[in-house]
Amino acid sequence: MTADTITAADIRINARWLIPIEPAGTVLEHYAVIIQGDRLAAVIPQEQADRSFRTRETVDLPNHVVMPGLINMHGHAAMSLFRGMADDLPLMTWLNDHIWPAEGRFISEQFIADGTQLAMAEMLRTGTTTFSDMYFFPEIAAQMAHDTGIRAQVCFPLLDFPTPWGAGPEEYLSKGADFIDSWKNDCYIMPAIGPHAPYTVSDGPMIEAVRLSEKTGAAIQIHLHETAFEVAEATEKLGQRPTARLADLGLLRPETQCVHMTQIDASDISLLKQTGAHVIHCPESNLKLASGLCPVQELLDSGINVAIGTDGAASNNDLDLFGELRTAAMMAKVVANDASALSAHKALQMATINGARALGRDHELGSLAEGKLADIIAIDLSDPFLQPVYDPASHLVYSNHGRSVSHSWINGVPQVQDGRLTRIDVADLMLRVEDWAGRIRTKAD
Ligand SMILES: CSC[C@H]1O[C@@H](n2cnc3c(O)ncnc32)[C@H](O)[C@@H]1O
Ligand SMILES: [Zn+2]
Repeated sequence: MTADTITAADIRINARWLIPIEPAGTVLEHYAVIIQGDRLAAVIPQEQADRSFRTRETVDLPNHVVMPGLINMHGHAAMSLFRGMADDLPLMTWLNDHIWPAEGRFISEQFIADGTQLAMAEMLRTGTTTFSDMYFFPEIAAQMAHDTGIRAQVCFPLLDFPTPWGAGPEEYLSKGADFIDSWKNDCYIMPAIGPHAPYTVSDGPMIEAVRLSEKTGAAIQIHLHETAFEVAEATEKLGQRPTARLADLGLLRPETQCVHMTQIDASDISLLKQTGAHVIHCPESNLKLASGLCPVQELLDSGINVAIGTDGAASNNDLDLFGELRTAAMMAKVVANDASALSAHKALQMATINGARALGRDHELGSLAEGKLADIIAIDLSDPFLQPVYDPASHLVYSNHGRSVSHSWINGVPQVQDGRLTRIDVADLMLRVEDWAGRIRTKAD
């Protein structure tokens, strides 16, 4: 009998349950996750870890599920400062009469810094370790995410009209190209291109967005088929459904993420399939704005990658991706008229490996396996509202909400410990949030 070689590593996490996401549907018990630097050195049974690793820190999680960090694939982070400001309205009234005027009045570099930090605090506390952002002053959002150590795809905005970040498409594209260049090698930030929607971006800038994506490899994220009005208006004015127009412009590609995708028919599904574009499902925003329903199970059955996002806190009104999964799973069953649609494990895949796939990063994110990046969360199941436990995956989707998240690590760095944020000064943040709320309430800037 030969003695095992003992390897030194940084952190050992002992998990009661471990859901690695891949292989699909797996729940492991009494496993250990070993972190060395920013990567996973091993995911092995605890007895094997005893024989093989010595770590400088051990975290015992005897009532917890450990899984990969969640990936929130669509949002407008700084809109957290507009949470609850304009409710119970349909999309175009909400945008035209409330949100766009407020953005015109309040958006500044400081608004983006404070609003993005508020969003990051909420997302970290509820299990998100990677988020996608599409908003103004992306260089500020990127800096905030980088400084906190949270992974983010940051899409620079592209629209036909002026906003606080630019005078029009030419300026957005030129600042956007510089933005991509500045952040393309960062270990936390994935700079990307954010043409807002088919109804706010004309053909010329859409084509330029595609050229920039081809040149840099940056992803494109766009709101698409959000409402019946959008599809009907485009069909009437342009004689084409929005998906068909974007396909003709070359914008639907494996680097493209189509957000919302309600009101879709067989021709839309076929274009998504042919082009390899991804769908980002935002069920709560779609419900709250009464935008429509995305046929998630049909898309998955067609082989299309579907990830999940919350959208901004002004149309949701929270950034809790576990809550979003619950809504997604419930809604998918009604839409498919099939209670087996979007099972708990499939929903968890949507918030992890499918998000990683949409980012083109599934080789290093979205599941727990040796060599992948150490983006990990733990959920404490010891609360009475999560007892008894027959199937931890069921609890994560159907009974849990994000506040049961007790720990998270991103790149091997602790971000949440025993439910507390380690890298955001919440008390100081709350003072700045209250200051913004005062100004927004009185509409004085
Ligand atoms: C180009 S910056 C982002 C822009 O999008 C607005 N927005 C927020 N939520 C939605 C949504 O659900 N559909 C369309 N546009 C949305 C946001 O207020 C910014 O102006
Ligand atoms: Zn959105």
